[in-house]
Amino acid sequence: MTETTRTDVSRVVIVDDDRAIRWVLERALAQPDLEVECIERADTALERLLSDPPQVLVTDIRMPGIDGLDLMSRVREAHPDLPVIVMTAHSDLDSAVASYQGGAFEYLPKPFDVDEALALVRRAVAHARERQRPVSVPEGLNAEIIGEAPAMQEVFRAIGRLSHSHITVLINGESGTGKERVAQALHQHSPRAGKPFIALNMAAIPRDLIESELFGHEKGAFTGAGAQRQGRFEQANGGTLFLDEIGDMPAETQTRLLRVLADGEFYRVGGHTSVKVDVRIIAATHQNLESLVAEGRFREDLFHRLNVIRVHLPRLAERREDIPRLTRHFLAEAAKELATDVKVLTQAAETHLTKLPWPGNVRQLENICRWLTVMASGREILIEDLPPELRTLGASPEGTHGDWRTAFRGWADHALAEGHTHLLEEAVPDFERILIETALKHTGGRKGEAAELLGWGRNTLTRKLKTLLPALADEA
Ligand SMILES: Nc1ncnc2c1ncn2[C@@H]1O[C@H](COP(=O)(O)OP(=O)(O)OP(=O)(O)O)[C@@H](O)[C@H]1O
Repeated sequence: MTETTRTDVSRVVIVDDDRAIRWVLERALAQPDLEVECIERADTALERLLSDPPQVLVTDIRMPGIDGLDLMSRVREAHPDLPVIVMTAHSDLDSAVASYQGGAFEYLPKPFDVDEALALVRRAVAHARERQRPVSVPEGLNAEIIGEAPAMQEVFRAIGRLSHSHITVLINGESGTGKERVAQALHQHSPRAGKPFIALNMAAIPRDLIESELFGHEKGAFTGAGAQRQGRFEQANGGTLFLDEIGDMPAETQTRLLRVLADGEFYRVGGHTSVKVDVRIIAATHQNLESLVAEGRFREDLFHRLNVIRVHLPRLAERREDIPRLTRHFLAEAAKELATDVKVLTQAAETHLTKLPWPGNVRQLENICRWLTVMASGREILIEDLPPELRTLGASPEGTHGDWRTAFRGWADHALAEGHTHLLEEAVPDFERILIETALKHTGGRKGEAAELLGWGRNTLTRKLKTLLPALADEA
């Protein structure tokens, strides 16, 4: 074909079994410098692509016969430099990453906007000669990340794009938005996948132990250092070190970290021989590091070292469209964990959940799903089954408290006036039941932790459950 050899016109082949998509793309790409050819079936497309490769291939994943990923790998065997844009409605991480591992140029989630599609094709044309490195397909995903919201698609795209690299990443997002999840996914889809992923939360360890946690210590380095101990840096050697809440890192540690990042080596606390390591750093914070830098609380040079690639995780309230899928996922997980049947949300309850403010983000939703799995009486979850503070939209927790002692006094007065006796027998079980239910809600149904919250031994809680809440007593 003469057109394909003309340098000013690039041929783009679109493969999709959906006529509407072909139509939309054909229109979007109707540009003087592009020539568009639409093909309905992947097997027809294969022959055509092998004999006459275009400049760019845009393909759907799910199609009858051979699918898009298959098509892509077969075409690329013959034409390894052909950039491919993979579209999919099943916009989950698996397919995104699978497409990158196959060597795709980009990933376009449906529904897309036409300008975005055009911009991608243009980039693919411009990068047609871009080098593609072969990578081995990673182990199966164990950090499934749910997210169809556009902001999450950006996150997946970043994971895909970074899957060949060892680059430092800084993840930003409120508590419970999934920062650690994303860090794990970045690790699993990196060349370091087979090596350790070590996480350390700066906010969770006492300040004076941070250095020894990170760098280890020699025997006798300080009181209590009875033996030599490896730090997280050594444990993570060859792999990834995830530093959560990096904004809470003490100033001295920041200085040391900076030196390690620059030199690739460090000394254990109390040690005199340097230890060499090869560690990829992924850092996360819910704080605004730029402001911390401006306030002099975070070293600017360290900030620039960490801030190479930035991934932002939106609040759950900014991706409400993901709430139904997340809820189903967490209900299924909770049922597995608690070895019980999976609860399902009624439409009304689902709609209600998508409208709540979710200050605790995905983690709060996950805990509620555990609570519902334990507490809801039927298989179907109604709005009435939700914990009281979630039943009314936008209700503030303060509004639901009141002064319970006053109410309780009123109850006692009233009961006595009505001639009740043995008030303790009546009140104490209710009192305990309410505390138990609330503690279980907070721990997502985990009894050991609930017992701790209540200040009971685990056996006491088991005994109390038998009499007060027999329905919950049997599970381990
Ligand atoms: N998109 C998602 N799909 C499935 N599970 C998720 C998703 N996001 C978060 N989770 C789950 O929600 C919980 C909280 O996520 P994670 O611990 O990664 O949050 P975080 O932002 O690191 O929180 P923190 O800053 O408080 O440490 C985890 O159990 C995680 O597995």
